[in-house]
Amino acid sequence: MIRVDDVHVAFGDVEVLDGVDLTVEAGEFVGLVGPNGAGKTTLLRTVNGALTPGSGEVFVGEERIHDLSSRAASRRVATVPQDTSVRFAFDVADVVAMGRTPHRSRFSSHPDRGAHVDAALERTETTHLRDRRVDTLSGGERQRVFVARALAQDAPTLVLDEPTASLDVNHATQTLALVRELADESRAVLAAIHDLESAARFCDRLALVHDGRIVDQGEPADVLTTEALETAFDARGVVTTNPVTDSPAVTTLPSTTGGGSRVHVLGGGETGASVVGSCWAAGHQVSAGPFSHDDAARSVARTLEVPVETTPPFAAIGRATVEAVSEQIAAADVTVLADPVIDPAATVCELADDAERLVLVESRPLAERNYAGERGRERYEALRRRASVVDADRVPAVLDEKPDAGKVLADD
Ligand SMILES: Nc1ncnc2c1ncn2[C@@H]1O[C@H](COP(=O)(O)OP(=O)(O)OP(=O)(O)O)[C@@H](O)[C@H]1O
Repeated sequence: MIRVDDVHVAFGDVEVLDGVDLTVEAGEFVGLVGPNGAGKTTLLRTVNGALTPGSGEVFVGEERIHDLSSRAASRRVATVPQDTSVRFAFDVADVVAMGRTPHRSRFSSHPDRGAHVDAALERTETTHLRDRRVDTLSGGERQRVFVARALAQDAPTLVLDEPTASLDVNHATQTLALVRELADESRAVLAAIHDLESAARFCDRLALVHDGRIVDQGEPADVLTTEALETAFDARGVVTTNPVTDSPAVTTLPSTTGGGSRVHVLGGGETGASVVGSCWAAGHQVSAGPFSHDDAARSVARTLEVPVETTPPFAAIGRATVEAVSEQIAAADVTVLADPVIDPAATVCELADDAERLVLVESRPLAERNYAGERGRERYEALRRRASVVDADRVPAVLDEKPDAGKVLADD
């Protein structure tokens, strides 16, 4: 078990940890996430005893880590450092055997290359590297060897600083799955992990570090939010749920110089969903609907926390919904009618009629559309004459242009 109580660490005048409290129970895998320079490495180095805090205490099990000799501390905490570069020419098996040093008699001069070392090599899939010189390995191979060394150390507490930073996608997953197993075998595990999705998938809890403080901690889905991306990482993005792992999926977007228009998206389905998503990603202020409950566009709008009007299944669009959408359209700079699949003479067309500036997206030929007789056709074509007709992927750019500059008439 690790317990960090009100820890402060400063380098010179600069306070790098500012009152950190954190507990990791035996059997628990806690991920430290946060932007560069937040203080994650400093916290891990305080937990393993390498750094002494200016104030506050760190307990590992029942003991204060800073009261222990380095040998005794190493029997309790094994570390996988961030920097695994080596300036020595040992064989891999010798490096892993160094993990046994705190358990060896002081008088033994031979490295212990016994069962612990073999098991550690096997679990980290590095047995085939055992006779290679460690300074000839790739960064990823070396990182796995350092995990093996920590494993050979057989300590009840494990501290890892970016254990997957150099690993390919397969080895990163295998390594985190192994760390998860080590926690399940009753170790207390604390790891700094930059890959937020992996951290969320494998850790029991996340602690979000920002400016030397733990600003949030808890279950991954509660800590990883769109708001956390913004406040801690200064990143634009969205957190959804990965349908395969059922854990948070994080999409971050580059900051944008465009955007800023107010846009209402009418017409749902895949096209509406893509227009809602791309306008949002481009930095426009989006509202959307009316969409039915099971519409893909509604689901995207809700994920992005975009205001969306919803109609109940198999029901006509109610009066209150029409009024709400009319208000959104009146407030919008541009209304996008995305691939209307419903009868264009109906309410959606009437709503589009009121738009000051209208953009139409048509992903299917007009001939395949369902018109409500001749009147419907006329009505839709009247809308079309005053609209810009563009491909779905051009909509965000057209919104940045002056009215009419993006007018591209379809050729059908
Ligand atoms: N020995 C040191 N002397 C002076 N400043 C230091 C020292 N070690 C770390 N710092 C500073 O402390 C702050 C926290 O560093 P730390 O390495 O703990 O951050 P981190 O969250 O692990 O970052 P990263 O994600 O980039 O690895 C940084 O501003 C860093 O420059």
